[in-house]
Amino acid sequence: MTSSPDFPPLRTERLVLRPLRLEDATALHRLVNDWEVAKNLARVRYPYELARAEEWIRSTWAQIAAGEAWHLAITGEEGGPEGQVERLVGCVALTLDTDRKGAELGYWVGRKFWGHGVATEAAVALCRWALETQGIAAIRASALKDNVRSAAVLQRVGLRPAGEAMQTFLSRGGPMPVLLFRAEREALLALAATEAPLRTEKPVLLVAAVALVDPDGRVLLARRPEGKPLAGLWEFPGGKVKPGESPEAALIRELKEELDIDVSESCLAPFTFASHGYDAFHLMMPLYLCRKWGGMVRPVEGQALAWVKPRQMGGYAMPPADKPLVAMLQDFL
Ligand SMILES: Nc1nc2c([nH]c(=O)n2[C@@H]2O[C@H](COP(=O)(O)OP(=O)(O)OP(=O)(O)O)[C@@H](O)[C@H]2O)c(=O)[nH]1
Repeated sequence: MTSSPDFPPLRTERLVLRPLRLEDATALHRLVNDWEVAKNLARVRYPYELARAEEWIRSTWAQIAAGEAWHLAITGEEGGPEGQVERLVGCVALTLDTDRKGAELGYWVGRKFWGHGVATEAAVALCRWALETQGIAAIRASALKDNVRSAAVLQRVGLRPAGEAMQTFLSRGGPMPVLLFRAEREALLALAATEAPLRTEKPVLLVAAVALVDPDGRVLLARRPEGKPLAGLWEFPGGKVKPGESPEAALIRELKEELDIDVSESCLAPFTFASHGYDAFHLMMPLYLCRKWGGMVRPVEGQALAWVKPRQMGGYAMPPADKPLVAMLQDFL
């Protein structure tokens, strides 16, 4: 092949993974011809000559075109006097086994880019792409026994220790002890699925709520009025914390507005909290306990109110976020 293959670049938060180009040879040579990098690589000779870089880049094109291996440049953008410029940071690779069922992961990152999670970010992206498009059943990798940094990367990617072996290292001129790592397709996909929701950009909504407890140990529930989301459900009095407001101040304000009672901060005891993902936002709701307030509770906004024994709360339909809170109140009160 005489030119770089047609492979749509894989984009991550900070990086672009794309086929290598002949123009990368100089930067690649500079980054790999560094003993601290080369000593950890099984298939790189040291010293590493510039001519080898070009030859190797061409060989990666043929492998991509044949669907046998994907050696991709890890690139990032750096601000310079002429605006953003692309920088070669390292390489990441997946090589299919001859039966095409499994694949071996490899990578290296230039020394000056260490310590920023580049290898993990790149390896996760390439593995996910391969699992989704190549139908491979397992991914494996190895790391020199004393390469703690690489072992940590592989574990973050989701590979698990799978024994030890001896492997020939061209850079060292002989066999070296390595740790083996491996993960099945299902385990890696399950990991990808649990991580996806964590990375969605849902806003976190801070709501302060309170369990007002009367002398008989009953807790006040208020019914969400018609027209509001989750209308008709019973909930703990409270509301959204406004920007610049403390949760306690928000609660004192809401209790005055909704129930016409006066509460002082010292009577609000932190009890527990709800952390719940709704479709449109993630609710973070501290729940306070309060046994002392001034004035008589009355439904200022026309909402239905009920004083309920914790054991009977099961009979009141409440928002999903409140379920664990009810269980904790039942234990505590
Ligand atoms: N107050 C309160 N809100 C709860 C509880 N459980 C729960 O999921 N929430 C959710 O937290 C959010 C509170 O918002 P809200 O609409 O009551 O707040 P607010 O009184 O400031 O409303 P507003 O915007 O109409 O003035 C709602 O999405 C509500 O569904 C609860 O026990 N008490």
